[in-house]
Amino acid sequence: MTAIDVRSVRVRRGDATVLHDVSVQVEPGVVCALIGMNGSGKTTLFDTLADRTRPIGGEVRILGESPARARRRAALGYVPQSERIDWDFPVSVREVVAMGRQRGGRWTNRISATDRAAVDEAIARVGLLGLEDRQIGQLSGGQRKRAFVARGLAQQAQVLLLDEPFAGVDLPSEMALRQVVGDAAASGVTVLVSTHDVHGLADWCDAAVILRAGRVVTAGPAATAVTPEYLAQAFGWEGDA
Ligand SMILES: Nc1ncnc2c1ncn2[C@@H]1O[C@H](COP(=O)(O)OP(=O)(O)OP(=O)(O)O)[C@@H](O)[C@H]1O
Repeated sequence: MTAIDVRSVRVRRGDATVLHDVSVQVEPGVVCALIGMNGSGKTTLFDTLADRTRPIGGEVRILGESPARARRRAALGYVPQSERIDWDFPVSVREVVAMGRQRGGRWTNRISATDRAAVDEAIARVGLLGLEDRQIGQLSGGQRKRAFVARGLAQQAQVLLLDEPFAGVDLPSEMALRQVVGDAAASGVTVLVSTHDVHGLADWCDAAVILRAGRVVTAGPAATAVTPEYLAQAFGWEGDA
């Protein structure tokens, strides 16, 4: 079954249509890059997949289900862009990651031994051991991203959506995140990652979707989709990825 199946989707924001007839298919266990300039519609596509925005046309299926159902059963983990997160919120790293164990929208301070083990394992996998009790805002940009990725891991989501996880992060965090993404995919998790950084993309992505002004320029295996010609169409310059 296709993990992410978007067919002819149209989405409006305010008065404007910002996704036009977008179709994207991602198979299970695949790491797919979502590439495009600012304003090309990447976040809107994530919001649509995560049931935060309803399309006005077309169809979206996550593992064969509606986004609402996938969200209810926690099949989908979403790491938003840093700008959308309130870093002053008084929660620790451990509490952020433990949110991944929430089910059905209910929040409880009671956490089972299984939950605790999943939280500890996720924190270890992203390399944040020793920082569990830090307030989330007192981490570096890369560590913050890792904490939110750990939330998705603790959730044991089958589909992970990462919006610009590498933006503004240092090299160790970027490498740690790539490793985590690769490991997750190897265990069958499907990962959709938006990025501006197209250099060396084929080293860590299996597939890519390139958006321009709310339309798909190309989609397919990274080796055939990430070409200088398509990048030139998307960004208006000759890429050399
Ligand atoms: N709430 C809103 N009301 C009206 N227009 C919006 C709204 N949110 C986004 N847009 C518009 O929708 C388009 C797509 O925005 P979106 O945030 O999805 O792009 P993006 O590719 O994620 O960009 P970035 O890389 O800057 O995050 C843009 O033209 C943006 O101005």
